[in-house]
Formats: sequence, structure tokens, C-alpha cells
Amino acid sequence: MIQLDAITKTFNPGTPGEKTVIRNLSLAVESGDFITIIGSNGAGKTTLFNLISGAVFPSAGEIRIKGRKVTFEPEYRRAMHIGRIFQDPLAGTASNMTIEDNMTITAKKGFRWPKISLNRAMRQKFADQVKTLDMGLETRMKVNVSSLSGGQRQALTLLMTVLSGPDILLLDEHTAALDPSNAAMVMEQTQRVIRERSLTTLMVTHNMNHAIAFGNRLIMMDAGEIIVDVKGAEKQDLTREGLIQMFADTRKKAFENDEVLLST
Ligand SMILES: Nc1ncnc2c1ncn2[C@@H]1O[C@H](COP(=O)(O)OP(=O)(O)OP(=O)(O)O)[C@@H](O)[C@H]1O
Repeated sequence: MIQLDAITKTFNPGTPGEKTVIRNLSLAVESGDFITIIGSNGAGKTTLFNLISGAVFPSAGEIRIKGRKVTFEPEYRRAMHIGRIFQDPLAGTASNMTIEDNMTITAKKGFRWPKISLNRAMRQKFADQVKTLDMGLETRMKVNVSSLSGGQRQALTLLMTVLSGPDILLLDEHTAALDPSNAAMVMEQTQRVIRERSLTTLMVTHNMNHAIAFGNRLIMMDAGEIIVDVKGAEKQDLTREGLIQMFADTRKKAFENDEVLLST
């Protein structure tokens, strides 16, 4: 589904601020994979997502999505295939618009109904879709999104993202700003939509328990490289201590990222 071959990303090349953030990284993501990504601060996790989505281009290497070479293809041309959710619950929806109007924008973005006008049937369809979240929001379709909790907004963002029909979901710490119960709720919704829509998913998280508990494969990054890559039974047997030890064994130093180490 996604093929990264020998990707290197250097910011500000040839200047005093030159910084290589991704180093000769190769990764093959199979269709239906749910990969969790964890790592030290500044390891390059967000940059990896930016490379996949086309927000930045590599300095070397090649990227393919669904077999098609997209290395230098702009972000908007990949957007049909890729849904991305960020940490900030305010980022995915327009605050001063109603749930219904936010849903209308999504429908237009997905080009599913190019000549969309908000008629009765469409209102019902949106309400039915929001009802799948099981949060009672279908009775509040005309309230501004600004009145929703962070968890409700993030769940709505998730729904709107998948309704635009991507095959690939990039989750960039999408529960990190939520309290534990809202984070658990959004993770439940996340698992449901991934399963129902057979989405290929990469999830960056600072929560070590989430990285271990979710998905079929776990990747640990450090200094622009993948240093741990476990899947299947090996991932199922993984523990926090085991993961920290794997880092220490590979890097010959202790793992440093307080947010990860203190996550519960
Ligand atoms: N546009 C840019 N120009 C220069 N440096 C950048 C740019 N984007 C990212 N970096 C640097 O690249 C490094 C990796 O950043 P990135 O955000 O990918 O790391 P991360 O693993 O997501 O980090 P964190 O866990 O702290 O969020 C950081 O040192 C960052 O300062």
C-alpha cells in the first residue's frame, strides 16, 4: 500500500541550519496494516507523516502509494487516498459552523456528491452518519462545533475524515490532548472505523500502552531511523520494559522521552 525506499530528508541543505531528520529509511506498509509508531523526541515521526502525505518532499529516495510513484506529487493530489488527523481537537473541524455544515464541507471535499445542496435527505444522511458515533450528537446537528468537548470534536473529525473515503489513515497523536476517558472513547471509535472500512493505518503515539495494545505492527523511531519493527506474535508478547530494553540494546543508551515513559 505504501512503499518508502531509502528515504532521506534534510532540512535547510547547504546552510548553517542544515539538519538531516530522516536517514535512509525504508518501510513497506501492507494493505490493512495498523502500525503504531513511537519514539524519542525529534525522532522524525511527524516528518515521516509529512513525507507520506506530500507536505514535504524527500531529499533522496522514492515513495509509492498503491504502486504509483508519488515521491514529488503535491499533497492535494494524494489527499483522496490519505486522511490525516492531528493532535489538536480544534484542527479538524470549523468551530463557528454547525455539525451539519461541517459535514457538508466534508461531503464536498470527498467529491462524492459534487453538486451537493443541503436538502432534507442530505440532512438525514448526515444525522445517520453522526449517529454511528453513538454520542447523541445527531440531535445537535445545528449547534456550533465550538460547543462540543475535545473528545466529541475529535470523534467528529475522525468520522468526517473517513467519510471522504481515504484508504490510508495517518493519526498524529490524535488522542494526546484528550483526558484518559475521552482518549479511550476516541480510540474505540478509531478501531471501529479502521475495521469497518478496512483502512491501512499509521498511528504516532506517545502512549506506550497504546502503541503496544493497538495495531498489528509497532515501529520505534530514533534520530530519523526505524530501530525496532515488531509484528504478529512478537508484538503481542511485547511489554513496556521489553520495548525500552530493545531501544537500549540497539542504541547502547537509555530511552529518553518523558512523555512516553510517564504515559499510563
Ligand atoms: N521544516 C523544518 N525545518 C527544519 N527542521 C525541521 C522542520 N520540521 C521538523 N524539523 C526538525 O526535525 C526534527 C524531527 O521533527 P519531527 O517533528 O518529525 O519529530 P517527532 O518525532 O514528531 O518529534 P516529537 O515526538 O517531539 O513530536 C526536529 O528536530 C525538528 O525540529
